[in-house]
Amino acid sequence: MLSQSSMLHHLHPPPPPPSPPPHLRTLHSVKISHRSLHFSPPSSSFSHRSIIKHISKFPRSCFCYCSDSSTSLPSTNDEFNMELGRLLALLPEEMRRRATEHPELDNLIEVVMDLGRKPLARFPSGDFILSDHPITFQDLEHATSQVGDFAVDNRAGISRTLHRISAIRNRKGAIVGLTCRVGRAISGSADLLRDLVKDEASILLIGPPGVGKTTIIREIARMLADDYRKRVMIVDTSNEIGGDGDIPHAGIGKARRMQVPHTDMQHKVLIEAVENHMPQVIVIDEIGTKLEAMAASTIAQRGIQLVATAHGVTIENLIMNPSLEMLVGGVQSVTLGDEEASRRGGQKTVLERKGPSTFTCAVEIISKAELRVHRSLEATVDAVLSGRAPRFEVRKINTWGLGNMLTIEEEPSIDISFQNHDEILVEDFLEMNDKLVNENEFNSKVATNMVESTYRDEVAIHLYVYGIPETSVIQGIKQLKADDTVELTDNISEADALLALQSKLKKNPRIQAVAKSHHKSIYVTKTSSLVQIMKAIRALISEHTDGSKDFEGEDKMSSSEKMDALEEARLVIEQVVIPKGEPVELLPRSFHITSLQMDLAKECQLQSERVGKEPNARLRILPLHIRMDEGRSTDEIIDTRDNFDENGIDDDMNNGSVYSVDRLPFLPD
Ligand SMILES: Nc1ncnc2c1ncn2[C@@H]1O[C@H](COP(=O)(O)OP(=O)(O)OP(=O)(O)O)[C@@H](O)[C@H]1O
Repeated sequence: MLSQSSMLHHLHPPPPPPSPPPHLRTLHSVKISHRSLHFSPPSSSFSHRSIIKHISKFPRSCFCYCSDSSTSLPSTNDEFNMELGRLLALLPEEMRRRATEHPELDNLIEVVMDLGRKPLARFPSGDFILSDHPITFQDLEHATSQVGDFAVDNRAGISRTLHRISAIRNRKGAIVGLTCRVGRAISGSADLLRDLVKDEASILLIGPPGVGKTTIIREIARMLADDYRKRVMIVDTSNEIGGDGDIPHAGIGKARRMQVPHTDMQHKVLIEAVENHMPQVIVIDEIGTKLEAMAASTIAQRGIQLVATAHGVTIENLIMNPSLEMLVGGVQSVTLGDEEASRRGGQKTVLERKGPSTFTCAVEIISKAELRVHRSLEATVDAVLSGRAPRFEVRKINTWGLGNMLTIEEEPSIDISFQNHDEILVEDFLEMNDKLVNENEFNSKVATNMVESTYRDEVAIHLYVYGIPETSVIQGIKQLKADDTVELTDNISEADALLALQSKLKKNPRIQAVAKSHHKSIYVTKTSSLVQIMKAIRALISEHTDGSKDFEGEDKMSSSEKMDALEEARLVIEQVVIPKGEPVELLPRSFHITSLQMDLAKECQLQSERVGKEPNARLRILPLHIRMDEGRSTDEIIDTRDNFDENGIDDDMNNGSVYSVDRLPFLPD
């Protein structure tokens, strides 16, 4: 960070001294002079809000930094409040007042101003209307006159701040909308990744827009330059990492920054950075095109530590993105030999990673407080391509906030164990979970859990995910706009339902047992594809909404019916079909239940078919030597497994409605 005294800059001509507002006048320690604003009030009575409110009214030329080292606040807060004031200065008076009065002002994310519409402030808790008067051309002009030039990417900044102003234009090029993003340098925001950064790993950060990628990457650049004394070069495509203006923001520490004249030239600047400035580390925000991915890969081959971001939710998204797949090593389709194909159940082609990945590890940013760390990106890609769940660590912070000290905790043991290690027992996991809550009531984790459970009361369904990357499920929930209806939980005992990968679940009788004893509904998918996950979530919501009144009772009933049906099938298979080689028809059951019985037969390498019509539809299990339709007219056969698509959906049924997702067959031990 720059020293505070060096940050005091005087601008000419000096503005008339603004008179402090009454609430600041009462604080004897606030000193306002022609050239600078000094404040050193006692921390207990200090109000950031009142300072920001006042500062945002100052003429632009009056901005300065507090040079009084005796200030009782951390300098980062003072600096941030000054910078936030400069963003709020873009707004008309009424909007500014409403924004500064908002209780979450410190966490303001963006201000949105669209011509003819009411302006909005975006906070973590949601949108807030800043004025009842629609935005006019004058409002937009007032704002744009105070920012730098808009580049071809329609982004501009405010000099020496980290804010990003993005414009929306009409067909003639006039600005008709603005998104004013608040940028912050948050010290400690990359501490969860310090070990990787220190180990000189090349890191790819993936996350959806606004999740905090730039904030983390900026702090990584500072950490590498200041704490680990590396020669760091930032290729700053939209001046978002180092801020607007030619002198970079203090938030990047000693890291150097190269501006990019045109977004199309990012890849050229990347190569130039390596050839001209001898960097040990290159930091780059938003790799988005094939050319940029190629440049990044060239740099990695030259042994330079690379830290970069890309849009996406999961690594799977990058694998599927033809422009960016190179970052993860590329994907190729390989044709198998006959022997290998039959070993893999007849599959003729498989997808494989083409070569080494550009990055050593990857981090999926789930939220500002939670990261998924894939220590070996290559292992993750290999796992995804072969349909296995990848290994990752979940890293969370307990509390977060602007410039506050962050309490950081790693809890790989819990999440890793449950997502990836079948050998860790469900009971162990439940015990661990309970222990965490009981262990220490002063532990901030308890506070986090309490907050979580407050939220939980508001959502309808709590879902426990097993064997499927949670990030994909979160993406599915988001795409279905079901954030308010479905929430993931780490605690199986408080879940309403389980969503699991079939292959994983079948290998884990313990989790089946736990689910059974807790009377949980289980939704099973055959792969982790988004399509299947979304089908499962739809089915979950549909069933839960329809049956929520008597959910528990119904569930218990259907659970015992399932058990009976499966027990019946098991006895028939063990005592008649296999030893005597005779086909047997089971009792009439619902479509759902016969699906479970079918699965059981399949587990025993036996074929089965549905016969009869509702309400007499039933399953017929065949011994090995009898073909499926032998001895009966085809009309009699209602459906067989072959009539189902790869999701287990009955092609003829309800256009794949709630039955599109297999329910768990409770296999006998
Ligand atoms: N740890 C944090 N605590 C509080 N606010 C944060 C934190 N991290 C980021 N923010 C705020 O969230 C907003 C979005 O952050 P940022 O610009 O880093 O996201 P991003 O993922 O890079 O977004 P985009 O992809 O749109 O560029 C900003 O207002 C930023 O100041």
